[in-house]
Amino acid sequence: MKIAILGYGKMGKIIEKIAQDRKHEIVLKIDVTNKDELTTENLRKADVAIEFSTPDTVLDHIEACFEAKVPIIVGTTGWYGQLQNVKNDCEGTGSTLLYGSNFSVGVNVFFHVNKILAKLMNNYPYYDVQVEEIHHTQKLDSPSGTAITIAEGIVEGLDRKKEWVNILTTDGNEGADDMVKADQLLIESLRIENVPGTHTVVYDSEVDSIEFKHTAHNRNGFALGAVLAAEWVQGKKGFYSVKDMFNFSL
Ligand SMILES: NC(=O)C1=CN([C@@H]2O[C@H](COP(=O)(O)OP(=O)(O)OC[C@H]3O[C@@H](n4cnc5c(N)ncnc54)[C@H](O)[C@@H]3O)[C@@H](O)[C@H]2O)C=CC1
Ligand SMILES: O=C(O)C1=N[C@H](C(=O)O)C[C@H](O)C1
Repeated sequence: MKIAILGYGKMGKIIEKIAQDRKHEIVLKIDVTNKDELTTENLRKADVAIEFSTPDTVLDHIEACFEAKVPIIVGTTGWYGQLQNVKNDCEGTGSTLLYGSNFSVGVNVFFHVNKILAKLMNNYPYYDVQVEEIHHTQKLDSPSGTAITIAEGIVEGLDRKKEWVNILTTDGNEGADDMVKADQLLIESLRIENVPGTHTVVYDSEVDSIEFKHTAHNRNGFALGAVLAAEWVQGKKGFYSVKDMFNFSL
């Protein structure tokens, strides 16, 4: 496959390596220094584009791919307020897009089990629940896209939580719980040097705690998942999420 990499930062560089190991060819690399090279003509050299840039850039990249009729895999987070508009554009223009807040196998297993656990916890009202995410200090968005997906899974399954709220902190955030209503789910975001991504769901009662945690040791799992998505989307039309690719049946 011929691949265009849109956003050649921490993720773009690992994606390049993994794609080449899987015998794909990188025909275009775009970052902030050569963004003028993102033309329809250049994009059409690729079978698929993989996009990991910034919340401010991603929508332009999506539009450029729709215009060029090149399928796009979107890993960038922080733009989900525009999801419905992008879906409408994708379907209206006969384009192809697959997005995911997290492409790693481990996190997608976590998403699935998280939903089952949330439903189960309806039977145990004396547990409160909260989500914690920790990322490196360069991260532009909070809460993380992954934490939002986790929180949406809990709000969907657990009747006593109606919406999520976010608090970003650098120091452990003493007293945050007091600022959150009983039917709100707190997502606590922490920023610590060099952390690739750690997500924890904690159910806490007077007598014990249940902690469900995913720790990324590096970024390779995210990058491999994005390349697998680029392979999976070949020959498909329409708007997909990474959930469609994993399609867990349990
Ligand atoms: N879905 C997933 O599995 C994962 C998603 N992410 C998300 O991917 C995004 C990128 O993450 P990183 O690679 O760690 O960030 P990074 O900061 O290392 O790289 C961002 C890249 O975007 C480029 N860029 C910035 N402005 C641009 C512009 N105007 N035009 C073209 N390129 C531009 C930069 O030059 C840089 O190459 C973030 O939103 C992050 O949350 C990160 C890891 C996994
Ligand atoms: O910015 C990151 O680094 C990551 N972003 C994604 C997110 O917002 O969930 C995925 C991963 O946790 C790393």
